[in-house]
Amino acid sequence: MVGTPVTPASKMIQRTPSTTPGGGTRVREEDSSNSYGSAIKQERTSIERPATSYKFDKVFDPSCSTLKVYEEGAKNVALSALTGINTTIFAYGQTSSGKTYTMRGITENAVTDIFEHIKNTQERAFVLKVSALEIYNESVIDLLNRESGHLRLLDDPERGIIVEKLVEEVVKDINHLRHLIGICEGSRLCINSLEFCFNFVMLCIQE
Ligand SMILES: Nc1ncnc2c1ncn2[C@@H]1O[C@H](COP(=O)(O)OP(=O)(O)OP(=O)(O)O)[C@@H](O)[C@H]1O
Repeated sequence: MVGTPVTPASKMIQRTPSTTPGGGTRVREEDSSNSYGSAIKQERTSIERPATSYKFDKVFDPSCSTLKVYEEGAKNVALSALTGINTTIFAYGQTSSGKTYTMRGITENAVTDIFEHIKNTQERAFVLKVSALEIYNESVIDLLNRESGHLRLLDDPERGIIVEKLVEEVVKDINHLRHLIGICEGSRLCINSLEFCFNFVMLCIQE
């Protein structure tokens, strides 16, 4: 059919929306013509999901320093451990989005502030303990004691979920803690799993 004007494909698509079980709209596209004008029918489906909105406490733009992220997003969380509240700081995001970089800065700042607080609170005694583990290929590894192999998760009636035989090292001072973090960095199996090391550094502070 050389010379026959070809109707643009976009004009030949008929969309037939219908609701899917997930709440999205399934669009059935019927292309009643290929580029030669024959009557071959093509059928394609795609899922159009409804727009979802999320609420964030804070959003930092790409030019924001790690210090600012720490000060405004993590400092209070880190320091609340000193008042007996269990806290967690972790990074989640796609590959190369800056999790490791950010967690390094947050850890360094948190460690400095925690020791500063201890120094300025002479009327209380603190015991600082650190453990670090890596979860890699569904195995739990003790980063302060690689020789212990794959550790088991147990359900302790008093403490809840615990990691059996996970080493808890009592921290003497800030340099000792930095030294321990260095050991953890060197022990990890996965070069990209540094964030696990930092994410799971547990600071146990007791009066
Ligand atoms: N705020 C930042 N300023 C400058 N460089 C950064 C910043 N954040 C990340 N980078 C750089 O971007 C690269 C990727 O960052 P990073 O390794 O922290 O990402 P990731 O999310 O931990 O990646 P993966 O998921 O692969 O472990 C690194 O080279 C890091 O130095």
